[in-house]
Amino acid sequence: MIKLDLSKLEGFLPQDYLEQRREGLERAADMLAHHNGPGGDFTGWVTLPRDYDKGEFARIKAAAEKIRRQSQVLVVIGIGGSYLGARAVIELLASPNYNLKQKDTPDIYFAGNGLSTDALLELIALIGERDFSVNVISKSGTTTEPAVAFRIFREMLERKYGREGARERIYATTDKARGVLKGLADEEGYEEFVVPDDVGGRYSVLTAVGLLPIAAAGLDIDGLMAGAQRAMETLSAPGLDNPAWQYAAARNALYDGGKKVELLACYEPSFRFFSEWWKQLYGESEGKEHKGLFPASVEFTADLHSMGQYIQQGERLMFETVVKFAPKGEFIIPNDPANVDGLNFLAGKSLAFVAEQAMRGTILAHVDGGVPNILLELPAIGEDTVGELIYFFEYVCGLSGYLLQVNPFDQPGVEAYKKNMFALLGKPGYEQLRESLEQRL
Ligand SMILES: O=P(O)(O)OC[C@H]1O[C@](O)(CO)[C@@H](O)[C@@H]1O
Repeated sequence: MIKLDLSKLEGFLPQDYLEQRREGLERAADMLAHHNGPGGDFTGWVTLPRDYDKGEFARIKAAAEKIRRQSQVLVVIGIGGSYLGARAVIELLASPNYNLKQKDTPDIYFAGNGLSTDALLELIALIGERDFSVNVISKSGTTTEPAVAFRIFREMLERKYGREGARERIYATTDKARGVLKGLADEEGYEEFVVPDDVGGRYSVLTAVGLLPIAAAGLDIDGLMAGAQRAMETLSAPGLDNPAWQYAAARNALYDGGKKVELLACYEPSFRFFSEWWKQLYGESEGKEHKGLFPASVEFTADLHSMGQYIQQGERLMFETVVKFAPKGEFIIPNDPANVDGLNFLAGKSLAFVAEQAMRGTILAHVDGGVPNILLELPAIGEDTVGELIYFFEYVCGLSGYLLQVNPFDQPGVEAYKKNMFALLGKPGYEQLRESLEQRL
């Protein structure tokens, strides 16, 4: 289980900050449990690790198996919550170098998460002549970036395999009833997976949205769900000793005390995309009504040699949440009889020991510099641990949004850029807006 260490908040928060938030936390947990708070229609994720659709889960495994049989490459098309969870888990569990490894599972490339021509052309070249399948993921089915990418890759598949053959290689994950993608999938007869109505994009990694690509990468999705279920059972128990309550209260109190940025730090390079997933989760959930912690991330120790300066001595507007995993293996630093580099004081010690001291030293340095620190300690990276961490962050996010008195399950602010983009692209219905925007540009 995740071990939460709040000892390095001492001196930064009033003694009774947790007690002060007891009622708010009770209300928040109650709203999550009964799905009756703001955005309650989108809290299906709360019990998802137990109540997920077992029939679809079996179909996900079968589809992953078929993808592995048929294709050397899987192109996963999606953006935001329809992309980040799968990438986060694949990189964390199977490595950011997954595609470079010798394996009997397909290379996995992510597309439709931007509008870069260069990236698209590079991806097409990387696929080359290899057999590929596509998993297009969009809850709304109308998001521009994945829709454009899907048009391109669908056309490529149809050219290569014919319309029938393409049908055998396209997997559509979308709403069960609505949207353009749903219509297209029905019409073409693609295999379909559902983003449940009551699960928003950024909370959807443990649905087919994340699970199909994760399973295609050969990872154990049963283990992932088991870890999440364990977290669900532990965190649903109300009380101030609940680590999710404690973490949510601490970040809320730090925010109220003037810390406006939460910096998620980890010593594992494979955690990079997990941080990206976390940033969307918290950014879209809390950042509204001119409120909310700004979620940022750093990779240590690398970023101690770039962002470390700012963290130590820049504006005092942040606190850190450090995620620490136990190492999976061991590496012992060798002895050098000549000791030319003067490093023999480390000989015989493990690299993990060095990393541990770097972390301990950094936490104290940052605390001394005015950056409160929260430590989350986890066992070695594995499906079970990652499932647990996903659920932990989701649950804390729900509690935090309610403590902040916002709806943690909507994202109205994202529409502003979309409207402008549609107008500038000449989408029918946006003529007037287009005129006024063009005048300002
Ligand atoms: O799955 P969809 O509907 O394409 O949405 C993708 C992403 O776009 C947003 O709706 C807005 O950026 C996110 O919340 C979501 O994760």
